[in-house]
Amino acid sequence: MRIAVVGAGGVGGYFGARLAAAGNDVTFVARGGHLAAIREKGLTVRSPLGELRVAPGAVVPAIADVEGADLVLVAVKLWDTEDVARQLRSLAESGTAVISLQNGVQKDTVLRRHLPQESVLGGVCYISAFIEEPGVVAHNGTLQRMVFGAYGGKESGPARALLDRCLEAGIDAELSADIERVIWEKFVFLVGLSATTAAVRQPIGVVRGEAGSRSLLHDVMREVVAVGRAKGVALDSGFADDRLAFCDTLPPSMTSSMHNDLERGHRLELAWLSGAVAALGEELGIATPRNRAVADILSPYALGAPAVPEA
Ligand SMILES: NC(=O)C1=CN([C@@H]2O[C@H](COP(=O)(O)OP(=O)(O)OC[C@H]3O[C@@H](n4cnc5c(N)ncnc54)[C@H](OP(=O)(O)O)[C@@H]3O)[C@@H](O)[C@H]2O)C=CC1
Ligand SMILES: CC(C)(CO)C(=O)C(=O)O
Repeated sequence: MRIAVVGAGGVGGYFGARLAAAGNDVTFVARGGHLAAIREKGLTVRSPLGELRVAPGAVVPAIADVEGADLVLVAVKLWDTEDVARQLRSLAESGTAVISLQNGVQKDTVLRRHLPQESVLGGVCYISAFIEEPGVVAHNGTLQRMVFGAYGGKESGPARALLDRCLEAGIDAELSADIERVIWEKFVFLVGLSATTAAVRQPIGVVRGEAGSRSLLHDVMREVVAVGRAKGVALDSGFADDRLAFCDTLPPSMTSSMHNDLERGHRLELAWLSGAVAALGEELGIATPRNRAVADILSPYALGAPAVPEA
C-alpha cells in the first residue's frame, strides 16, 4: 500500500515508521530541522515495543513531491490543517483517501472544505509520542492504537486496506462503523485529560487523586458530553462517569500532548480543545464554565511560553 504521512512528528513518525517497517511504501512529508535530520540519517523511533529506523530516502519537503498515494495520514498540529488541506487537493481529486489522526472534532470539517467529501475518512489515534530531537521520535508507554472508518458507516476499501496493513505492522487498529461518535468519545476524554493535566501541570495520577482536580476533570468531561449531545452526537448521558472510571485505570504518569507542549514552551492546541468546547457551548446555549475557565487560564501560553512585558 502506498501511504503518505503528512507531518512526521510524534503521531505521524510513529505510525508511519511502523507501517514502513512492515513493508509498506511510506513517504513522509516533513520540514525544517526534522526534514534535514531524516534526510541525513533516516527517521528513528524509540519505543518500548522496539526501535525502528526508516531510510533517509522516504522523506520529501512538500505534499506536491508525493508521487501518488492510496492513502494520506494527516498528523500535523491543528493550526496547520487548513494549509495542508489546500495542498492535498490534487491528490484527493485523483482518488487518494485522507485520514486525519489529529485530535479534536473540527479537523475533518476543515479537510472537507478543500477536498472531495468522499475522500475524507474519519480517524483517531491513542498514543503518547513526541519529537525527542530532529530525526528521532520517542514513544512513551506501549499504547499505540488507531480507529478509523468512512463517515455514515459506509464501506471503504482504503480503510479496510489500512486496517490489514496496521494489523500486519503490529499496530492495534480497528474499523468503526460510527466514526463520528468514536471521534467525540475520544474528544470527551482528551479534553478532560488535557485541560486538567495542563492546568494542574501534573500527570493524571496527581489530577485524579485530589478531590478538587478530580471534580474539575469530571465536570470538564460532563460539559463536553453536553455539547456533543446538543450537536446530535450519540453520546451516552453518563459517558463522563465512564471516562472518569477509565482515567482511574491509566498509569499514574500518563499525561496529555497539550501538557507536554506546555512544559516545553510550545504552542498549544487549546483553541481546538477546551477553547472549542467553550465556543461550541456558546453557539448551542450549553453552559461550559469549566472549559471556559481552563481556556482563559491557559490563554497566555496558547502561542508558546509568554514573555513578561518590560516595565
Ligand atoms: N503527540 C501525541 O502523543 C498525540 C498527538 N495527537 C494529535 O496528533 C496531531 C499531531 O500531533 P504531534 O504528532 O504531537 O505533532 P508534532 O508537532 O510532533 O508533529 C507534527 C509535525 O508536522 C510538521 N508539519 C506541519 N505542517 C507541515 C507541512 N505542511 N509539511 C510538512 N511537515 C509539516 C511539524 O513541523 P513544525 O515543527 O515545523 O511545525 C512537525 O514536525 C495533533 O492534532 C495532536 O493533538 C493525538 C494523539 C497523541
Ligand atoms: C490522550 C492522548 C494521550 C491519547 O492518545 C492524546 O491524544 C493526547 O494527549 O493528545
